[in-house]
Amino acid sequence: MAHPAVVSDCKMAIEWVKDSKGIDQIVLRNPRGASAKVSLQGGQVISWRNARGDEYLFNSSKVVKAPKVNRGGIAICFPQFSDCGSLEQQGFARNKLWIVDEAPPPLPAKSSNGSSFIDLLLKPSKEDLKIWPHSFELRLRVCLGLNGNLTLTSRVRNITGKPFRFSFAYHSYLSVSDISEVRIEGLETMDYLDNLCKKERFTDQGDAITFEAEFDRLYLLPLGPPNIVAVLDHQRRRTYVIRREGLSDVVVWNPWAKKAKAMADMGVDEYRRMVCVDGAKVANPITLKPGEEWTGRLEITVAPSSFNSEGLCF
Ligand SMILES: O=P(O)(O)OC[C@H]1O[C@@H](O)[C@H](O)[C@@H](O)[C@@H]1O
Repeated sequence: MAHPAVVSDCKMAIEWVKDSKGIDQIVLRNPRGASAKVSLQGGQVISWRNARGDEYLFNSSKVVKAPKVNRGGIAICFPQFSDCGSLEQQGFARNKLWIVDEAPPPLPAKSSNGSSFIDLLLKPSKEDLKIWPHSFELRLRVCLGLNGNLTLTSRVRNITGKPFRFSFAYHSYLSVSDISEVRIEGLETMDYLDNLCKKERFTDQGDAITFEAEFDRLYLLPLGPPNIVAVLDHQRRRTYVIRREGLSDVVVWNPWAKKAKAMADMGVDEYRRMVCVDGAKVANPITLKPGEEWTGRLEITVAPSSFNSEGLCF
């Protein structure tokens, strides 16, 4: 069933389904057979597949009870990132039920051109306002492009009479063949805060990031082009190319064996099949005056692993 809020190319299909907990999910498809699935629970992108049906996002096999969302996909962290504040871990947005945005304010054409997309909206409930007393509108457009690329555009608007401050992240669990086979390029020589060393600041000296132990860093990047990070998975012949706008930080995380074992929602050895690379705005949170709006955009494309990331001009 097509929803009135969805404007899509006639060759592209949009389908509504329900998950095992009865929560609505929206499946976006492009004419070549790629798909993306978005849940109203948390506004979370829970699946993103190419035309052959290969899944690009990791999802844990351990299912958790609503309103908590399953570990995996791409979750929206708002208004707090991780444990950097007094709110619940990663903020409350990812554990709330969103609605479809029937009439979103217009976005530039590049946010939807030739694509299939859905607009979601989160407004604070009375309970949310008790723990975070700021009225906001958080809009999310999830867009599946003709080439199968996935673009997430978030907008936060201050609709109170006072300024407020928030952090934001797209907590993105990418599916990989084996974490030991993964290389991340585009963060060389950048400064980072190491969450495993009390958020101490270091400068990356290495060539590219590889993994052989727990990894939890917040990379601080200058805002502005090229804003590209590449995640290379040689074994699976796949390169994720991540582009960001308005998101100056990149979080790279893998819990490794010991921490993963202590997580109730992570299957045995599943840490090997994921890496989180989050486009984020955390180190310098955003302050919005009354009536102001902030936009953060994340685009992920997937290229064959023979792809030479040098061509990306980091
Ligand atoms: O378990 P969550 O809330 O999904 O977060 C997992 C991890 O997410 C990462 O982005 C953080 O840097 C980590 O510190 C955190 O542990």
